[in-house]
Amino acid sequence: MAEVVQADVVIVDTDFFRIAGTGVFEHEINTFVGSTAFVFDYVMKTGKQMIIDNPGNHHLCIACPNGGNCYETYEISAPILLGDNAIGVIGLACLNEEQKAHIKRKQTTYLEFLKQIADMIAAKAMEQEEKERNRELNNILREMVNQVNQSVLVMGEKNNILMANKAAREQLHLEEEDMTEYQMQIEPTGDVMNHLREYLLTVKERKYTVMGTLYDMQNGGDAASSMLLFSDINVLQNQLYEYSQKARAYSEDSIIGSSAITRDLTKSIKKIAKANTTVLITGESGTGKEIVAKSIWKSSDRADKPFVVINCASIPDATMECELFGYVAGAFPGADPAGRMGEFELANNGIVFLDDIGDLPLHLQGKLLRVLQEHRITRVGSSQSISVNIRIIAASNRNLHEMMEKKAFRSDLYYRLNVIPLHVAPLRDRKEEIEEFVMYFINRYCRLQGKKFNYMDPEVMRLLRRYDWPGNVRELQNVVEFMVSMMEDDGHIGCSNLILDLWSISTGREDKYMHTIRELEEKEIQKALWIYGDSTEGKRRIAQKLGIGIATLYRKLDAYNISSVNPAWNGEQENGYKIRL
Ligand SMILES: Nc1ncnc2c1ncn2[C@@H]1O[C@H](COP(=O)(O)OP(=O)(O)OP(=O)(O)O)[C@@H](O)[C@H]1O
Repeated sequence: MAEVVQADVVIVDTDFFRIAGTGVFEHEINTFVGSTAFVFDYVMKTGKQMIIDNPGNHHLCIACPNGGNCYETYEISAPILLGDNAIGVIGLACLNEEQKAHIKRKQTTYLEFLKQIADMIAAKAMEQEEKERNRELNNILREMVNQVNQSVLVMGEKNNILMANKAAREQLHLEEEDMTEYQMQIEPTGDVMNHLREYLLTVKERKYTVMGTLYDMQNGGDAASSMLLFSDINVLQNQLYEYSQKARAYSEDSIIGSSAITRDLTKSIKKIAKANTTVLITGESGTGKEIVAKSIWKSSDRADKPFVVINCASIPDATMECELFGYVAGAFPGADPAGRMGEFELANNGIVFLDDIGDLPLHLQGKLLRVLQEHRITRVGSSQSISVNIRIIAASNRNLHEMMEKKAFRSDLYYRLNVIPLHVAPLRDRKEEIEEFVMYFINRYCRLQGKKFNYMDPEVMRLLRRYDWPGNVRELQNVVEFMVSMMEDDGHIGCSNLILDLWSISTGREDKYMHTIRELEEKEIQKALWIYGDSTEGKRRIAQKLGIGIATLYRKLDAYNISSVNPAWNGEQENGYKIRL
């Protein structure tokens, strides 16, 4: 520029450091010139161009130490403006009369020229600032991306990896050092589920199925062409499974019962748990088939993997295929546009418990058979089949043999399921377990309802044992839940706490368990003594509880020859059970 204009050029920044200079100013680059830069200061503050015809004698030069003795003969300067702010000043300085005459002659042209150069510098500065800001943003972004759990891949135009965060590197087994040399192929499989698209990633001849979102970054500048946010399909399946399990209701999972039948069953469970084969559990409704299936899962090698329960009787035929196999976005009109993962996929690597398998529609029986044979499923609306690693445990309270004869159940599926048959006996065939169950459920419901159990009339247990329990353990559980709900604060359970139905069924036909009023009275007094004690205060409370006066109570104690608490009440009674926690 200096050569073109035949004068020296100088540039200062806002701190009055000379950042560029030619001729005599060249040796003073990067030095502070604030003590003599009065004109530049003025230009910087006003944002206006300035022509100084008489340097040293101009009124701006009065305070300058070189005032009256300036070596410059002529000077024009222009602000370098970034928006409204001056970020520096550029000036042309003449050092002799010849230069002065030359510049003066084309003053307007040089002023315009200076302005354009100032604009150019400003544009460059802006660009630089932008780049620095971008670099900073990039660093922050990189830092953030490394912190997130989701995998992030940034790809270049030639499918080269520009960046992969820690999660992505771990998932795709990439080394950080040489990662950028890898080529990555990203192919959509066409399936969209749970708002995510499925992709097949190929890197270093390894293939990964992932679900995620691919963003086009063509306009993002630099070399980045796309960014993929993804999760490995197995990780996603686990997350969705965990999520769906949170909503599942409370369920007890240890097997109670010490009868020979149940002991044999638990032995068989231990034996077959580790095998990877299909199990078919038969037994009446409410006998505990689901608890058996859970117990197999807990003792199996898949204990830390999903256990997904599908009740074939409770899912409508029309939606069952979608429930089991999932569906992709756009699979059918009216479907959730996000698509949804099915239970078989959620259970991947774990166990699927197909309860009430007899209710599985025929067309799905064929598809289930395929899952068992090929270990592959096809999502509804998808054109690809995907591999799943699941163990199936099925259960039925229906007679599958009869169903096969009537062609309502496929025999090939039956034999495929029935590799290990287990039978859960009805409660009436293991009545010796009733007391155990009663105590177990009393404990459970007292805990749940925040109550304290104290005592149960022996008659109650006798009735429970005599009943046939068509609804099996589930029915018994409900009866006990009701008894605990009806229990008063004194923690006493009597026949009045029983569900009426049970009471009438058990007592309607016999009078074997009838008592005389006298017997009942004596028993109630014995019981009350045991509950409240035989102190004076205890007796006062007994009289109150039995609804008699204290004198009457003493008279009756005398009549029945009862003087204190009978320790025998703590054990089994002659005709029934005494239960205490
Ligand atoms: N041996 C057992 N130990 C503890 N609880 C049990 C036992 N058997 C059954 N139960 C309880 O009884 C209830 C019914 O059991 P479960 O649901 O396993 O029966 P099921 O045979 O699968 O019934 P369905 O055929 O109607 O599905 C459950 O709440 C379960 O916790």
